Amino acid sequence: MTAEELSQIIYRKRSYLCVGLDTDIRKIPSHLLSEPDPVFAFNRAIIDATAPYAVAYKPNIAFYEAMGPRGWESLQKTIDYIPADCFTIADAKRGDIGNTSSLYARTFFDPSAAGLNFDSVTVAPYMGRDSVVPFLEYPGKWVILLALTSNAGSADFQRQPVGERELYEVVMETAQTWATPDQLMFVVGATQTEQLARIREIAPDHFLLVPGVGAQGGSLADVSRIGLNSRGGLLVNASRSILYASAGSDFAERAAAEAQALQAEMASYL
Ligand SMILES: O=c1ccn([C@@H]2O[C@H](COP(=O)(O)O)[C@@H](O)[C@H]2O)c(=O)[nH]1
Repeated sequence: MTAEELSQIIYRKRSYLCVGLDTDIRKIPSHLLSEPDPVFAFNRAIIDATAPYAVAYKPNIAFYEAMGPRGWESLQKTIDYIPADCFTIADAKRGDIGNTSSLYARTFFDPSAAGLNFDSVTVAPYMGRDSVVPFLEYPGKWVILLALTSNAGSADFQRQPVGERELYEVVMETAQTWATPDQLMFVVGATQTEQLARIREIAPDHFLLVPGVGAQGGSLADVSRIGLNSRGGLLVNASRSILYASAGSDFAERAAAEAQALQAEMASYL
């Protein structure tokens, strides 16, 4: 999906909501456990319920890998089920020497390899340019680079001074010499709104993937006020607050209500 297409979808749906598919078999409603593939049955119901309000879906790969081959099968079925007008993110946080990164890129971007055809993958920048470039070699696919993450531990390295700047600033500036804003997004936590104005100075045109509203307590109002740009430029993720809004048979209705509330608030900022 191109940046232009993503932007059009954002304005058409009046939403920049990304639904995080962090599907934990231990948390899904018990009546689904008798399904042949409970994780896919849950995801299908969540996607059906939230698709009117969402522009993106983000399966976190850890939740599928933890289930072994069954999890991979659920992931394949889920990614194939997501509507074509939604952007897809493999939240895998990969990155290794170039030779190995090229296999990670094949895994998520080449459907003839592992059966997956994601639009984007999250990548850790720590190993530098040659660990990221293999992901950029797929036309139409995106790298979403970790910049300033939502967790407390982001202070340990990302906020450390490097000369006049902080490490996350160096990451964002340097990565822009590797790729255009049509191939590269940055992860910025919704809990990091104090740094968001600075982030928008460094990367005014890039899309930002912003996890951390909902269960982590980030403010959608603050993120939107500072982070929106002329093409939308935000994908705000919520996972647990939508997926597990109810543990009962009304889980899909409650998920839809949570997603709709976020979308309505987003529409008021666009
Ligand atoms: O900085 C980051 C980067 C990634 N995440 C991921 O986003 C979701 C958030 O889930 P919630 O349930 O909405 O808190 C999850 O997959 C994280 O691994 C993040 O939270 N922060």
